[in-house]
Amino acid sequence: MSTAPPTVPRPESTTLANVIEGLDTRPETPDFPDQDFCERLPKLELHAHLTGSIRRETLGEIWRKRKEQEPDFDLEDPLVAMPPGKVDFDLTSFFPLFSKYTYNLVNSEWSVEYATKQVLQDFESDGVVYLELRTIPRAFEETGLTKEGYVQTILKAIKSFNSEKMHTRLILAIDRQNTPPEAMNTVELAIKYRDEEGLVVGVDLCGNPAAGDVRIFRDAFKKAKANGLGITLHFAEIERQPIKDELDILLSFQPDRLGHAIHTSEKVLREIRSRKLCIELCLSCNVYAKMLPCRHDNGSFLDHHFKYWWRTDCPVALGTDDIGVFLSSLSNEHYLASQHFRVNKYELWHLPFYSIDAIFGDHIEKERLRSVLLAWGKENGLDVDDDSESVNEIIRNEQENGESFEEQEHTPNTAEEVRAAA
Ligand SMILES: CNc1ncnc2c1ncn2[C@@H]1O[C@H](COP(=O)(O)O)[C@@H](O)[C@H]1O
Repeated sequence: MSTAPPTVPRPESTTLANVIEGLDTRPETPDFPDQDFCERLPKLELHAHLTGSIRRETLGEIWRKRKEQEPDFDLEDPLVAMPPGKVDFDLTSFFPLFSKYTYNLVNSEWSVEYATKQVLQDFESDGVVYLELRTIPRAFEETGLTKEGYVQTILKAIKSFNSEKMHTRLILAIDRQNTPPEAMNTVELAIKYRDEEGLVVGVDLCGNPAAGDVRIFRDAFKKAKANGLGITLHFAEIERQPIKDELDILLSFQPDRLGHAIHTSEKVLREIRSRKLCIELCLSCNVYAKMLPCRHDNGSFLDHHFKYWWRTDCPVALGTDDIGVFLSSLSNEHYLASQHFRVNKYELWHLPFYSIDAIFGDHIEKERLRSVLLAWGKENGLDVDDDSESVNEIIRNEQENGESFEEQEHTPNTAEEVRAAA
């Protein structure tokens, strides 16, 4: 069982390319988590889209119920639109799944509430202790559900779920294809329901990254900031953003967190690091939707920029994005990170612990999460304490205290080292 903080030296590189270049050769030892460890680890889910998190079976149940009530209802069976096990939806096939399919099915008070409860249940069963679910408020003319009614329905489901283990908050998202008044309306709804219930905590910008001109949302985000809402933005999801200075403009909205952050420049990386912004990373989504630049592994997990961010001072929040589409739970995302990037047990525990300050929930919630994670870490034999150093700072401190890799007892692990030792 791991008790020591990380001792293997890691590059202090400032460039994404540098880090991706060098593949890790850390040995397989009991310090590395198995799936059970990842399931039991208390996790924070900060990047999950509500309707993208609905199980295909649940969509099937809603579809069958609709069919019973309206035999002429001609929407395709969900298991045809999204065959079991299929995860390779790229960005061109991914967004129409929602506009052409999900929104024709999950469009009434009943279906929104039913689906939300299933989503909450699944996250709780996966060991999530804090969930920030995000959704674009949507009006459905065919059922008379208004945007405000949609938000109220989700809040009702969250309140009735009322889990002791998992606390849930809501982020209202602006779609990149919204108009400025629509965006402003979303921010106003967020302010109203933050004030009334305290359950809405922030705003997001999401939707097809190839569409829209983000400059039109300046006022909406200004208002969100002025009213103390948390701001998270989908950021640099594609290489060629629709307008030239999109990333600089998005950073001028003063976000607290960024989602994905894939196709950045050196200048933008430096800016994000100097602000120590929290980066929400979704490994399976980025791989299956083919969003990564291909370096070593043809755009597969080893090419993921997790490798860069988790060694910086920026908190990294692993997220599922759309578990209904990419079929990877949050515990599986932690397992994948540990498997592909040799993240040991202590370091994996440290990811949610170090992200606590980046949640949009209040101080009481942060304190609760700190005690949950500290207690769990101790119970599981990890050498944890209540500081909030980044992994980068831990390494720096170890080096300053003379605990460098060279001074540690080093077990030979490469074939060359084994030969040299013999
Ligand atoms: C690569 N991942 C992503 N990038 C950008 N936007 C995404 C997304 N995944 C989901 N959405 C946005 O969230 C909506 C579904 O959830 P809600 O109906 O709002 O709950 C999608 O329509 C899309 O606009």
